[in-house]
Amino acid sequence: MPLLASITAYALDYMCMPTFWLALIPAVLTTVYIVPYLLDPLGLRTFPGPIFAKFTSGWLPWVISQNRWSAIVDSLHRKDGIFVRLSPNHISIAHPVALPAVYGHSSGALKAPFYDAFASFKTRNMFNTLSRTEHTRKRRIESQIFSQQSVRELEGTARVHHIDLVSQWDKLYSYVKRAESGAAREGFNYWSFDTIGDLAFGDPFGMILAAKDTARSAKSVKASLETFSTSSNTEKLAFETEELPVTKIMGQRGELVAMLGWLPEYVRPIILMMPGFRSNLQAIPKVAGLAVAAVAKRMNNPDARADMLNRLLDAPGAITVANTSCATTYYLARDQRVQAKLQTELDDALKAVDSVVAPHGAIKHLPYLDAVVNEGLRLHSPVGAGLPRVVPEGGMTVLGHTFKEGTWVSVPTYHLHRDENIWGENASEFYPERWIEASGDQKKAMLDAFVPFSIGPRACIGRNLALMQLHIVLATLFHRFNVVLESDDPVRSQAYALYVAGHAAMGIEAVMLRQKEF
Ligand code: HEM
Repeated sequence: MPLLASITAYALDYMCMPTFWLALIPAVLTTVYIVPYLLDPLGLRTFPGPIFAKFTSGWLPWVISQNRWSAIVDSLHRKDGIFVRLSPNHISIAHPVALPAVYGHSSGALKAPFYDAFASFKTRNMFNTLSRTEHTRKRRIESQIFSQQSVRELEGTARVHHIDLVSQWDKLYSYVKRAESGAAREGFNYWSFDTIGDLAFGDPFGMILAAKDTARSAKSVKASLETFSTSSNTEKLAFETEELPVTKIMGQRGELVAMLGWLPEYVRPIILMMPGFRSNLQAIPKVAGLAVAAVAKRMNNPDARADMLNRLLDAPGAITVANTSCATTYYLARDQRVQAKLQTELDDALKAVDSVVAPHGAIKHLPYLDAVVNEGLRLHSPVGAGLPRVVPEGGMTVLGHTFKEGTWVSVPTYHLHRDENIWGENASEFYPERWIEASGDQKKAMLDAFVPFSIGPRACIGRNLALMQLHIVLATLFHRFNVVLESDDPVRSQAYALYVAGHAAMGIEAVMLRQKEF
């Protein structure tokens, strides 16, 4: 007994010395990082990749925090080939044949826990649920809403926001002559959010007309949800709301969750307590508050349109459509030849149409407009990063490599969309003609690698709506306006090209509007 007591006393004394704690650091690092690397339970050690990525899942979030996710993964594939290790358990596979294997209907791979970071509530939505059963149930209900037929019927609702957008651009042209910094980009955001707000909740946020990034959000999501559960059907819902800069907040939230998703669950709360992230953390419930306030407003209005889209509380739709329209406008501004060619096609198709907004029926099959939309989605896919899936029981074999159950795999859209082997030497150029000139095998190879909406059971359900919106907004605006870059300076153009490569916000503030001569 005295021996045990003296050992304990000695150990306690030793633990009080700084040398003990210093000695502990390598021991912890070895246990947490080196041992799993050496044991290599998933058999990934031979795959190339950045050294830190092989040891820690913190490397990818760090890259994302620098806003260089897609561009870095692209450059790694260019250097190391088809397979690149992005974290201890995650392999990126840059080849079109991996698409059906990873995302296809018969793949068996489920969404990775990366999507947990997108869940604002305990109940998951169609986008962030990992469960196949829950997803199939939700998707079956909602696929009806997004069918080609239903989307056609929404054109009238969406039209009013196109008119608002045009009237704002008209104002920009006549009063300001030059768009103020950011005005054109914000215009796309406001238009897209107003349209989705109207389609989803029967009420636009009113951002285009206010020319302001603003919407009402429930101040406390918890308190407002309690109001929902305690109110009778006939009672008006009332709770405190506040004005919020919603597009800014959505941007912050997107960046944060994309970064957190790659980290183990236990690390996320620690990161969120760090000073640089605390303000982003506050953004998460605010987005939920926005949806809550919009639904309450809708429920308080018994005359609201009887649509079903209010199920899509967390749809990632508005921001993606705004990004793509904005990016395509930038490319068209940069290349006046392409813009003029598009305008010739539009002028011809719309000459007998007496409407400010291009009717979808008149423009949906225009070959050059189609090619422009595709080219915008190719070069600036709003979802360009590889979406992670977990290899199911029994493993997965891609191009001769078998991955064990539990490995995370993804296919980087950004890289596939710029691969010279598929798109030719001018892969990084905005060249809509490629969609018209390619034939036979070449066209098939392009279509096999073109996945802006992903494929398989988790592919974008809003694809038809997004394509309709993109066609209408581009046809309407380019039939009415010429858009040019403020500066032809090659150094500045280069800077914008880099922005695109980094998937950062576009440098669209450099666009100014000149009204087209009719
Ligand atoms: C240019 C516009 C758009 C692009 C490029 C796009 C792209 C995508 C992609 C790549 C996915 C797969 C995400 C993943 O696997 O993690 C997705 C899913 C989804 N998108 Fe879109 N999207 C667009 C517009 C829209 C719109 C307008 C809506 C609805 C209003 C929408 C609603 C959804 C939903 C609900 C999902 C989840 C589907 C599921 O898991 O079954 N998207 N989108």
